[in-house]
Amino acid sequence: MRTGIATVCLSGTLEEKMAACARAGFDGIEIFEQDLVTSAMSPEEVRSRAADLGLSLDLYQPFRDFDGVDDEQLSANLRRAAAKFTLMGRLGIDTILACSNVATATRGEDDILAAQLAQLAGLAGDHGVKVAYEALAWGRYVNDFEHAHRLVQAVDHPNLGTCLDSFHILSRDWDTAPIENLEAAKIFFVQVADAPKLSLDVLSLSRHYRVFPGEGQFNLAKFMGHLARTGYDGPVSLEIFNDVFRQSDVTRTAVDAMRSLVWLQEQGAAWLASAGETERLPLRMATLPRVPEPTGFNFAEVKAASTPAVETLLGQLGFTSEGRHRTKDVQLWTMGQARVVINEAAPEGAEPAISALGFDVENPLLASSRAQQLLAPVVPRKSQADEEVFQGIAAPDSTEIFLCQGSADGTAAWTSEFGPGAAGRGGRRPGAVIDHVNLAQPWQHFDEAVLFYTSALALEPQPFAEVPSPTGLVRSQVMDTSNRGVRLVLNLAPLIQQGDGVHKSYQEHIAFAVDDLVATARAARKRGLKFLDIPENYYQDLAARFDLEPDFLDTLRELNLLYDRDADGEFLHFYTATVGSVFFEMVERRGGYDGYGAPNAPVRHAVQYGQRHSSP
Ligand SMILES: O=C(O)c1ccc(O)c(O)c1
Ligand SMILES: [Mg+2]
Repeated sequence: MRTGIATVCLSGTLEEKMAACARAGFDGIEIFEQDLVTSAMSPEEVRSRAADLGLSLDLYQPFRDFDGVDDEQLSANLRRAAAKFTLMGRLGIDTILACSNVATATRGEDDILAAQLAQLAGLAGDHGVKVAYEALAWGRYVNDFEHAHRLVQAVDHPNLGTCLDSFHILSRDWDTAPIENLEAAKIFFVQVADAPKLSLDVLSLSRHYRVFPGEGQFNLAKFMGHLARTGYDGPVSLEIFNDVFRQSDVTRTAVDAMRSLVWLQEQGAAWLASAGETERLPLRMATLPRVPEPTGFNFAEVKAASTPAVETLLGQLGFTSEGRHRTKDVQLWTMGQARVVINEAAPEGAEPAISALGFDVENPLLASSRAQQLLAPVVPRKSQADEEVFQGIAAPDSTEIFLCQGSADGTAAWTSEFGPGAAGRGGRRPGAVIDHVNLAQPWQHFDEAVLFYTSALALEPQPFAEVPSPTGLVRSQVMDTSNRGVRLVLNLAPLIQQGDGVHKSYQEHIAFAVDDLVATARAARKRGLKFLDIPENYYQDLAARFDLEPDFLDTLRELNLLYDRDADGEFLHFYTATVGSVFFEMVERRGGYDGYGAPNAPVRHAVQYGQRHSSP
């Protein structure tokens, strides 16, 4: 499949955008008019720059508000078109995108629209270029792809075809199956975009919230399947208008973009296979090594220059020190099946932070190969000849993800590299497991992280939530596996105003599940654990919301426990104080409770905020 991207997706100058697209491996690009108009490069320079970079210039866009106008406006529009067709000759671009009129159209009859488009096609023919007519979802008279295609067929001119853009179809919840009825030879160009489900008018959604495929909620696998079935084999190009991408690092965004097209091809091919398609279709969508979802967390790692504070917290929670690694500056702590590695190889002064996660997978080498084909950066980890070699990749927030060999009994072979007694520990003995890990995502990388964990690690994004905090709503995105062996919660790291400056408050946590939270909390308190102090108002509210036994409520209050209940079960949990940017959570899931105590998140945020602001 020929991959493409519109320059409007990226930040920076046209030169920077072109270089980033080439580096990320795109076949071609769409030149967005604004990028050319504001560029210091002449059209000829753009053309030769693209040739040097090995990028084809596949589309010039957009040409606006041509159709459905009165006669006077039509001549002006044709004059404007002629100028653009001449420019395309200088750029060496053979196709221009004309979007359906959103502003100046006064005449919506199909025969008038077709007659005007016929004139445009004739003029394009004279210049040796083609016009791809696109129905914008908010077009005045033409706003659906089938209508645009009917007009193109009515005109029946070799220089007029349509441009399909997944956004304009899926943002309106239309079925994509009728795409199969389109004539492939009349599809001149295809744009793909994803978007979250927001109740917003389509224009605002389109201009600000489009995201790369896999980062939103559109069914693009199905779109690609139907598209492939038409016989289309031209470029599939990303056209993402997004306020965040347009101010983030261009190189990085281009890689995120390319990852989305690698993933999209696999999804499209998988959709076709599941729909029973056996024919080899012209749109050749590349596949990837298929890997099953991870079965669980193998370990979590906290890195710090000075580790006593973390050791103290773990000890108070009931973890046992399993000694130090034979050759590395790391310690292993376990509680039941939960393993926490404390990595001391941190730069001087580095505060404790979550640095790595290990996922149990069926085949680490295959999983790593898949991740690398999805452009995940590899992280090297030194190991001696007789030590387990970890396959590591870097997540967008630079958390290191290690793909570990899972085992049926929950043990990990690498633990034998630690002090005596560690081997065999941390197996499936009663005690604890890592329930979930909550990672704060920098605002520029949130969508990228969703795609990364979806595509490279087979986690499923759940609908995102917004949690009230003292500094605004915190976007919270659960990503998990179907058996809930791995649960990751991505939170948008809030920006905190402190004094004159704004800085990011990074608080991330590892949560462990135990069978008896009350007993765990009592034992931890005996060992001197400082709990996150929950205000009395919270317990009054709990009593109002749930009809709890007074004794049980007293126990919750006494131990600073939080509580939630839904139709499936109950949830008890507590938090430790924060060291560096890390804190820990202990949870008990009763019955089929599958959530994370979301109603309690605001009180946690508020108490942590209060602590930050009262500490010197
Ligand atoms: O929002 C727009 O104006 C616009 C322009 C060009 C496109 O291809 C498109 O899908 C939208
Ligand atoms: Mg478009």
